[in-house]
Amino acid sequence: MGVSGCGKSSVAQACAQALGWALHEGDAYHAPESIAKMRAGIALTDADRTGWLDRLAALLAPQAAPQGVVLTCSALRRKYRDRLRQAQPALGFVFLQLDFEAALARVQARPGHFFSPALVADQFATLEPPVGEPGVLTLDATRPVSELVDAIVQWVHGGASTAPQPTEPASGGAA
Ligand SMILES: Nc1ncnc2c1ncn2[C@@H]1O[C@H](COP(=O)(O)OP(=O)(O)OP(=O)(O)O)[C@@H](O)[C@H]1O
Ligand SMILES: O=C(O)[C@H](O)[C@@H](O)[C@H](O)[C@H](O)CO
Repeated sequence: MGVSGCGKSSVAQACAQALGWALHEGDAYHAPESIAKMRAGIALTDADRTGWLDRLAALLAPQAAPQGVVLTCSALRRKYRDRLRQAQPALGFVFLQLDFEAALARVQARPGHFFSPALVADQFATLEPPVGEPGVLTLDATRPVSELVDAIVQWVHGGASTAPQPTEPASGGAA
């Protein structure tokens, strides 16, 4: 989880590979109207995100994910995260923390991506950092991807006290 440009796709891809878990790219589940809005520099609303979160929740449901799942999702607000937790109680969140200037620089350096750099400020205005929430690993998103992946794999395997606890063997999730 985290704002646009924090590294969700890059880190998730490497994590899924390292863990041997399935990978889902949350952006692929936005409604076409939402993608068009973001392309036009119009921020999504709670209403725009409701159906999207429902679709992501279905990917995390225990019956849909007997093995572990890595899902990229901005999950900017507490209620969005709680919607996903409802679907998978063992869900853990990796919060890739990045400041505004760095996020803007990364998004501006990505020509061809649908997400308008004009929306980075709104991402920060919407973000409710997951401070104090259980099952959250917060990482400095400026660290090299390989270091971030090592930290996440260690966390998932129980190397940190706040690691997500699977509800049953061989099930789990991370966003
Ligand atoms: N740890 C990192 N260090 C340096 N550059 C990074 C790091 N992680 C990602 N990047 C670069 O930052 C840019 C954004 O990364 P990425 O697309 O993975 O972010 P994202 O959070 O998935 O963004 P979005 O949600 O907007 O799709 C890419 O150009 C990527 O190569
Ligand atoms: O909730 C949101 O506002 C969206 O999910 C965005 O975060 C973008 O889709 C993503 O970052 C792509 O760049």
